[in-house]
Order: sequence, then structure tokens, then C-alpha cells
Amino acid sequence: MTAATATTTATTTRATRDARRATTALSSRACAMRRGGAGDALGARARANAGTRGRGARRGDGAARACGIIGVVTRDEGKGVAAEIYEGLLMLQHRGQDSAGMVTYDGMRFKEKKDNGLVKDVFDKSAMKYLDGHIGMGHVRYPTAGGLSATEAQPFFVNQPLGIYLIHNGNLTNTDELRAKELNNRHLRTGSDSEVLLNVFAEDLSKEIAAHPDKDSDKQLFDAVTVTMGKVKGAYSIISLINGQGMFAFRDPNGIRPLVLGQRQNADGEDEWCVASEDAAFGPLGFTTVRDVNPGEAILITAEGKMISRQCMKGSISPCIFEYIYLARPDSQINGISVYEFQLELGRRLAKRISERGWEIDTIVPVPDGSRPSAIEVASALDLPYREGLVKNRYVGRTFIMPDQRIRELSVRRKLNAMRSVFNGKRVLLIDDSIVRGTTMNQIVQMCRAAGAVKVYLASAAPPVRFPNVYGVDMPSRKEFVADDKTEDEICATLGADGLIYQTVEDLLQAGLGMNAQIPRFDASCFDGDYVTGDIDEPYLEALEAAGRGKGKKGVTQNAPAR
Ligand SMILES: O=P(O)(O)OC[C@H]1O[C@H](OP(=O)(O)OP(=O)(O)O)[C@H](O)[C@@H]1O
Ligand SMILES: NC(=O)CC[C@H](N)C(=O)O
Ligand SMILES: [Mg+2]
Repeated sequence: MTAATATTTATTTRATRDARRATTALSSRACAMRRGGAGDALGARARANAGTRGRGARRGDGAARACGIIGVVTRDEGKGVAAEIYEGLLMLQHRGQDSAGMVTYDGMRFKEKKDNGLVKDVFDKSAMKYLDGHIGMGHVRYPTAGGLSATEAQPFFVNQPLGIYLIHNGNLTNTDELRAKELNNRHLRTGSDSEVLLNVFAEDLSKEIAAHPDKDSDKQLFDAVTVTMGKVKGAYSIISLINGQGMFAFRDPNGIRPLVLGQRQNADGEDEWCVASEDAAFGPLGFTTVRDVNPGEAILITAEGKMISRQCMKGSISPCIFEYIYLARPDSQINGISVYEFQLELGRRLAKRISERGWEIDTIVPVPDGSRPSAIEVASALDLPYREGLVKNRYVGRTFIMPDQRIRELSVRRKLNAMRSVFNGKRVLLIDDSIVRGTTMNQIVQMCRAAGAVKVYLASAAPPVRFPNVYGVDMPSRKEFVADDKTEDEICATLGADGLIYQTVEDLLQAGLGMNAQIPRFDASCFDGDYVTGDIDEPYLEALEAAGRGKGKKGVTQNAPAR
């Protein structure tokens, strides 16, 4: 938070804050979430669930990340799957940069390697040699729960029953409750919600096998995960490897985080399969997209390459809209929507609102990389020149993820450089995909003025981020958001700009709904405070914030406390 932000926050009364929230919130649920507005009974439950989330890590140096997961089943037992998982993880590296992990399986043994760091650093030559087998899966992590040690990197393993490895993208909202009630004295090593989920599933599978030892093993898996889905709340896209069974993937009943299925044939015409967070990972591996894993569905790929699926819980897709704004690659298609096309549409809608302002603008400049598609459409709709005035140093990571504010500010300076030939004497409109803490825009406005800009206007392709994300994106504390407790004019002043315009929540949702009629709603909770799982209330969020967000990377903990 900048000094200016801190001052504004300190001098804004709670009543003013609440009134502003009420006017910006779309839904009655969001209005019901004004600070201090919830009753004691709700408060107790929220505290129960907010406990282990908290001091989070952030992506790169700017805005927000999730995690990336990929699993591959090949048929050629002599073939090393590790190289394919490695390639796939590189395609998903943008989703998480804190740790990477992989497990491979040769039909008999699992081999595992995980550590803090990027894919290229974690998997050296000797690790790749060690990771043999024809079935495997990998994870890149951007933590939302638990800690940051290499032990908390994924995958996680349980010995009983069968031997199960699991990787997770998402965040559970009732982790501590599960920990207290569902683990049957199992000893867990970390504060990770993903390890809890694995153990709940293992416990349910143990019970299922004990109760129905003669049932087909695939049915045991589907019946057990149905029980697990009934207990676990929040967002989870899961891939697991189960000894003797194969690869088993499932997705929460709201389908909040993405999970997509791909297929190819080997030289003998046999089916091989891939499940991944984004289908951009399929291209280099030669897989073609079959479909998204449905919300509430589980899919088993056997070692023989057979795909069996079951709708375990009634599902209704409510994807996280932030995936399309910022998290996912533009070359991915998620839930039938091209991320790139979505961003172009955001630009077209933004352009209409910008033209209503009557600003005199000479040049449109995107904040690379995420905003380019929207900025291209704004420039085209307004018939203004589009110029790459900010040159990016590709060796500096994404700003949002960086562990503390000072490092984020420094890294914006190192990452982006303003070109005098573009800015000198010009009235510019800078466009970004989102403004979260305001670190990026604040620094860039100063850079543009130093490079000679006479007016600096700002536009964000996303609405103001005002509410925490509890589903696997590390945006947990309202205090960190530049929009917290502020009107648009106040945000504009904080960022030091001559004008500021945001996408409206209505336009954002209409953009998404208009692109796939099969999607009844999106989770846009970080913009409107309306959480699709229905279990998030004001006390939950307060407990989450009290759990220590904003203290840097050490001791991430995003699970809400049990009550
Ligand atoms: O308001 P802030 O807290 O600064 O966050 C918002 C910025 O962070 C992201 O960029 P990031 O640098 O993470 O990634 P990018 O290079 O892919 O745009 C996002 O695209 C915005 O530019
Ligand atoms: N961003 C994510 O999907 C994180 C997964 C899991 N909650 C973790 O913290 O490791
Ligand atoms: Mg950016």
C-alpha cells in the first residue's frame, strides 16, 4: 500500500466505506457483506474457515496467480513421461512460480521430485533421469494456504489406501473444519489445504474399500470421491495418481478453476490422455482438446488407456472470471471461451465508456503483457494510434506475485521502461487488464510523466478489485487493494493520474455470459463480493484478513478458521 493509500484509509470512516460498498456491490449478498454486518453464528463459522489462509505469496511482481496442474497417461512403457510433464509445466509456469513438483509412475513405483523455484530450476538433469515411468503429473504452485516451504510444494502423497499422489489448483474454504472432523487421526505434515483434501479422500476411499471389498475398483473410486465432494467446500481442480488404478481427476461442483481433457493416439493407434489446467499446454505435446472436465465430474484414465467418467455431484458451472481477465494464457480456451476473445470483448466494452468521457487523447499505450488484446480493441474503436510505449524486460517476473510491496515497486521499475519518443508532449491513455494493489499503475504514471507525457489517463479492462479471492487466487486482504474504501476519483488521485475509468461489473459479466450461453453465471466475487459457494460471509473475510495477510511470503495461510 502506498503512503497516500494508507492516509486515505485511515481518514475514511466505516460508515462512508460501507455506503460506498453498498453502491458498488451488485448483489444483495454483496450488500449483506458490509463489514461488521454479519451475526455471531455466521461469524463463528467464518472464523473456523479463515484460519489457515493469510500471509500469502504473490505472483511475479504485479497482480495475482493460481496454480497449474497437468497429468499425462502414455501407453509406451519404455517412454519417459517426465519430459512431457516438464514441457507442459513450462506452458503453465505463468500460473505459479513459487514451487514446482512432479511424480512419475511405471506401473509399480512412484518417483517424486518437488522443490521451491521455477520448473527450469527444480528439474535438473539428474531429476529428469530419476523420474522414469509412462504415467505422470506435475504442479506449479502459487500458494494460497499453508506455508512456503518445499514440503508444502505439490504433489502430496498418502500411503494408505493403495498409495495416492494428488495435485490441486484452487483453495478450500472449510479446511480447518475438515481437519478437525474428517481425518480420523491421520497425521498431516503441512498447513496445506491440498494435503487435507488428499487425506479426506484417502479416508473416504479406505472406508469404501473396507465396506465394499468386492465392488469394481473404478466404482469404489467414484463412490468414494462422491462422498468427499459432499464434504469439501471451495474450489478444487484435482489430478491424482493411484497405485494400481491410473490417473483420477475431478473438479468441484461449481467448476471454479479450469480443468480440461486432451487426447492423442500413439504410433500404434492407442489412446493417450492429458488433463491440464489450460489447453495451451496440449499443443506442444500433440494432444487435442476433448472437452472440459465437468463441474462435479470425476474421470479415471486406466493404465490401459481407458477413459471412464462419472458425474459424481450435480454441477453448475460458475467459472472464476479472473481466469479470463488475467490468470490464463490468451491462447487457452476455458469452458468453451477463448481467453483472447474475452479480452478483446472487454476492450470493446471499455472503449464505449471511454468515448463518453470526452478525454482528448493522442495515443493508446498498453501495460504489457496482459492488457494488449483489450488495448488493441480500444485503439481501434476510438480510431487512435496504438503504441508500445512501455518496454518490458522479459527477465523480470510477473509483478503481482512478488512477496512484499517494496519488492513489487522495485520490480515494476525494473520490468517496464517508458520510451520518451512515445510519451514526450503527448496525452496518453494507459490501459491495463486489472488494477489490484495499484503498484503497477502508480509507478507507470510517474514513469510516463518523467518521459514527457502531458496528460496521463488510465483505463482498466476489469472493474475495481474490492473483495478478497478465496478460491485459489492470492488476493485475500481488502486493505491491500488500492480501491479499498475509495471512490474512483480518490483512486485516480492515489495513482497520480489525470483521469481513471474502470470496466463496470455489469459489462464484465455480460461479456462472459455473451460468449457461452451454457454458462449460467461466473464467480466475480473479487469485484462484486458475491461468492458462488455461498459459505463466505463478512466474519469469514475478516478472519482471513486477521490471519495475517500482507506480511510477506513467510507463513502463507489462507484457510479460514474453524468455529
Ligand atoms: O495493481 P497491481 O497490484 O500492480 O496489479 C495489477 C498488475 O499486475 C498484473 O501484471 P503482472 O506484472 O503480474 O503480470 P503481466 O506482466 O502478465 O501483466 C496485472 O496485469 C496488472 O498489470
Ligand atoms: N493457487 C492454488 O491453486 C494453490 C493450491 C493450494 N491451495 C496451495 O496453496 O498450495
Ligand atoms: Mg500486468
